[in-house]
Amino acid sequence: AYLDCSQGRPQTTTLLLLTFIAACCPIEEVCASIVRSHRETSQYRVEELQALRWKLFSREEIHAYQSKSMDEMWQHCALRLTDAVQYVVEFAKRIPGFRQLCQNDQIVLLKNGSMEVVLVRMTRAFNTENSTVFFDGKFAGTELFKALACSDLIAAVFDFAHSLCALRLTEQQVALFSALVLINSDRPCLEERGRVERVKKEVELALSHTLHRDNQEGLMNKLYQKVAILKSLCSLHIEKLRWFRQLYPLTVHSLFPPLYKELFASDTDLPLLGIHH
Ligand SMILES: N#Cc1cc2c(cc1C(F)(C(F)(F)F)C(F)(F)F)CC[C@H]1N(C(=O)[C@H]3CC[C@H](C(=O)O)CC3)CC[C@@]21S(=O)(=O)c1ccc(F)cc1
Repeated sequence: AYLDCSQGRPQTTTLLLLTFIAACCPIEEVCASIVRSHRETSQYRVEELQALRWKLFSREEIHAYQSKSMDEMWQHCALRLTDAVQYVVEFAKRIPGFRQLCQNDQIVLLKNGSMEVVLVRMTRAFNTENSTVFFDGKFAGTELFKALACSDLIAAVFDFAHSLCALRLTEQQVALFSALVLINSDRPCLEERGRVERVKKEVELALSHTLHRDNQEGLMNKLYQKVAILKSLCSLHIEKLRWFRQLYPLTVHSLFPPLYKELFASDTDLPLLGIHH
């Protein structure tokens, strides 16, 4: 009854209650802690990536990557991806409310969202002027990844990077958008969807508060459109990985990192995600 606003004018009690809720975890606090976690758990600081943006691979170095065997290049990128995902796991654990979710839901959110956050983080390491991305210490164009034999997927990854860079997000907006991508209450197999929904609402509020402060409310629905592209990129990744695994089952089985396999190449549970209460 207290929360009943059916008369249109919220009851006095409701206002008191809402004020109390806001006071106990002010939205600025939530913003600041997510932005801090993002900075602390990024592999590279955006300043570092900016400083390196014109350090390109030589023709010989590009040729060396292109001459790798397909399974060698896939294994190389799988290692890079697994490194990046481990930082995202650390980021997730520091999002207010994430660790209070049940173990199953924490794992479901990471299984479905870690790749998406890696792709968002990649855009910080992308140079739109020459379409290159930071990889192994220098900036590389799509041609460097030819040995993967999935040029359509690579092209889609680069297109996504261009489209997200076009929004010219600040590091704070990247941090809050990453948290929103991760805390998605529509993921399949969530056990306590309502609790995830509440954490998501908090993150949404933090992002819209920041966009309002930056006078960029229009970005919110543009960001939600990006979520749809992220979802299709990740399904394309899983599809390509299944195709690769048919060609090189042993490589995936014995040479891909265990965490990579659990996140992207199996439907079993994920004991290795290392989330300890
Ligand atoms: N195995 C892999 C794989 C690995 C990666 C990506 C895509 C794939 C695929 F799967 C795909 F596309 F299917 F997803 C691909 F391409 F290989 F097929 C995109 C994110 C990249 N990435 C980054 O950009 C990091 C993110 C974190 C950031 C930070 O925290 O500061 C530093 C930069 C980590 C893994 C990495 S990568 O560097 O190996 C890479 C590989 C291909 C490519 F065209 C561009 C980059």
